[in-house]
This record gives sequence, C-alpha cells and structure tokens, in this order.
Amino acid sequence: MKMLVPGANGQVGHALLRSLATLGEVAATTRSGRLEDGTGCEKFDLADLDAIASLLDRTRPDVVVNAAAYTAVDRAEDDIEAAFRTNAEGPRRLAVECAARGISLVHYSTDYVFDGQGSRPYREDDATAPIGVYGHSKLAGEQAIADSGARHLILRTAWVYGLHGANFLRTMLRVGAERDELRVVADQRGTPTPAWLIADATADILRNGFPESGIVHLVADGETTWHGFAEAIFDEAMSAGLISRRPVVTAITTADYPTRASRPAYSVLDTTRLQQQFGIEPPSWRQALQTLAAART
Ligand SMILES: NC(=O)C1=CN([C@@H]2O[C@H](COP(=O)(O)OP(=O)(O)OC[C@H]3O[C@@H](n4cnc5c(N)ncnc54)[C@H](OP(=O)(O)O)[C@@H]3O)[C@@H](O)[C@H]2O)C=CC1
Ligand SMILES: Cc1cn([C@H]2C[C@H](O)[C@@H](COP(=O)(O)OP(=O)(O)O[C@H]3O[C@@H](C)C(=O)[C@@H](O)[C@H]3O)O2)c(=O)[nH]c1=O
Ligand SMILES: [Mg+2]
Repeated sequence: MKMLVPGANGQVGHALLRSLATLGEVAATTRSGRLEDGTGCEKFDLADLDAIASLLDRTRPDVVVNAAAYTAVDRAEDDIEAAFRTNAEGPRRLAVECAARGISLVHYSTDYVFDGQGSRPYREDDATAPIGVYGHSKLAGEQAIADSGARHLILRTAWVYGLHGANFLRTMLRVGAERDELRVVADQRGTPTPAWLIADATADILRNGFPESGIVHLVADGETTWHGFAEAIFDEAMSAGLISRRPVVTAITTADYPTRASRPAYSVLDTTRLQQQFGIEPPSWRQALQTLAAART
C-alpha cells in the first residue's frame, strides 16, 4: 500500500510517518518541501487548490492520510479566509480529486465542531454547532469530504499534544520553567490525546483494509480540564526527572483568561464506535501521558 501524508511536519503528521511505515510505502509532503530533519520531500500547500490533482498524479497513492490543517484557534478568528481555505476548500478539492482516482482519504477533525453545551460524551452523530472560526472551518471540511464521493474516514480527535510541535504540554513546560505560578482554566473539559496514539490507531485501522466511510471519534479515555492536564504534566515531568522545580498551577475560569476565540466548555468525545468497529481500546489520558514522559527519560 502506498500512502501520502500531507502535513508531515505537524504533530500528527510527524507521528504518522513512523506508525504508517509498518504498512507500506509512505510519501510525505510539507509546505517547505523539507521534513524537520532536513530530508527533502514533496512540496505541497493544501490551500493551493490547483496543485492537488498534479500532486496525486505524481505520487499515485492508494490512500491519502491528511494531517495538514490550519490549527491556530485564536488566529483563525481574524484570518477566516485562510482557515477555510486550508481546512475546508483544500480538503474538499483533495477529496474530489481522490474520488476521481479511486484513492481513499483519511482526514482528522476536532472536538471543536461541538458547542460544548452537552453533559455526556459526544457521539459521532450528535449535532454539531461550532462556536469559533476554526471549528466552523473544520466542520465545513468534514461535510465537503462526506459529500465528495471519496471513500473516506474522518477521525475526530482533541487536545493533541506530544514532544514534537506546538502544543499545550510544551507550552506548559516552557512557561513553567520561566515562572513560579501559572494560571490555567479549570472550566473547560476534554481529553488530552497524544499524537502517537492517533497515529498508531490510524495505522491499526488501515492494517485491516480501508473501512466503511464515516466519522469515528479517536481520543484517549477519560476527561479532565486544562488545569487538570497542566497539573498532571508537572507531576509527570517531576517524577520523570525532566524538571527540578514545580510551578504552582492556579485554577481560574475562562472569564479570567480572555482569548480571541471562544472554546467549548465540554468537548469529551465518546469512543464506543472506535472500540466496537475497530477493537481499539484507548488508554486513559493519564496513562498515555506517562508513556510520553517515560519515552523522554
Ligand atoms: N492540535 C490539536 O489539538 C488538534 C488537532 N486536530 C486535527 O488534527 C490534525 C493534525 O493536527 P496537528 O498535527 O495537531 O496540527 P499541527 O499544527 O501540529 O500541524 C499542522 C500541519 O499542517 C501544516 N499546514 C498548515 N497549513 C497548511 C497548508 N495550507 N498546506 C499544507 N500544510 C499546511 C503545518 O505546516 P507548517 O509546519 O508549514 O506550518 C503543520 O505542519 C488537524 O486536522 C487538526 O485540525 C484535532 C483536534 C485537536
Ligand atoms: C497557555 C495557557 C492557556 N490557557 C488556556 C487557554 C485555552 O482555554 C486552553 C488551552 O489552550 P491552547 O491554546 O493550547 O488550546 P487550543 O489551541 O484551543 O487547543 C485546541 O487546538 C485545536 C487545534 C483543537 O482542535 C482542540 O482540540 C484543542 O486542542 O488553556 C490557560 O488557561 N493558561 C495558560 O497559561
Ligand atoms: Mg505549524
């Protein structure tokens, strides 16, 4: 099987290069034409709609695993056109061109397609109602792919972190090294999910052949708040010996931490479909975090 991975320098893309390698040949694309280790790869910008068909004709994959996205949640509020181009129009054209060539498409979406007013984990067919531009653009991407006629799998994930790339864990470790106290919101609930878990689950799914088209939620098990996640990050970093001083992490409310974009108050995703359809039982978010701290030591 030949796989093409746009967005290979992102958190998920980077992890996918390793996880998918066990399944066959993997070709990466990035906007710069280079991977982070300096190796050359295909140069491709998902917002350049007319470049999509020629990329597919040049590389001829069986499956595209699209990890490229506009993920700057606050910036998207003032950069609506760019967010929609990368998260909706690019995926739309990608899916249409995949359909025309019999190529299957794996794509990632987000818990931010929900408004966060729910009180039990969201299922795949629960009503979506994004409250920010990023969520709107990702939902438009989902819908365009579903309408494209391409064989597709949309994996909705959340709160992605890892040792690679820009994410909350790395922000906490950086800021925690500079300050004695951090203030973190304790009224937004969700599930931190490491990039390796998303990549491994994607490979596990594809190993058994491309599934029936649809949406599947893919997150670690359990739930916490950003404040709970921050506390756990410092606990793990202390016991793994990554840091020698633990900052105080003060719980605050969303109102105490104004941001450009609104974020859902509750965006836990139900993974029953992942477990029943694919036999994948995700580890608890806390266990998954421990794995990462261990890998670093
Ligand atoms: N991060 C998170 O918390 C979550 C992410 N997701 C989804 O998971 C997927 C992967 O996200 P993640 O790995 O975390 O994201 P990252 O921000 O780590 O990586 C995204 C990658 O996409 C690339 N990219 C951005 N714009 C374009 C473009 N126009 N053309 C080509 N490449 C582009 C970036 O390239 P460059 O390095 O050049 O900027 C970057 O390497 C996305 O679909 C995202 O929406 C879902 C839920 C949570
Ligand atoms: C850095 C920091 C953030 N926060 C808050 C802001 C926000 O509500 C929350 C998380 O901040 P972030 O900027 O990391 O979160 P954000 O960029 O909204 O993360 C989201 O990214 C997109 C791509 C997704 O798809 C989502 O699943 C989610 O992971 O923590 C604090 O309270 N204190 C702090 O010191
Ligand atoms: Mg980036």
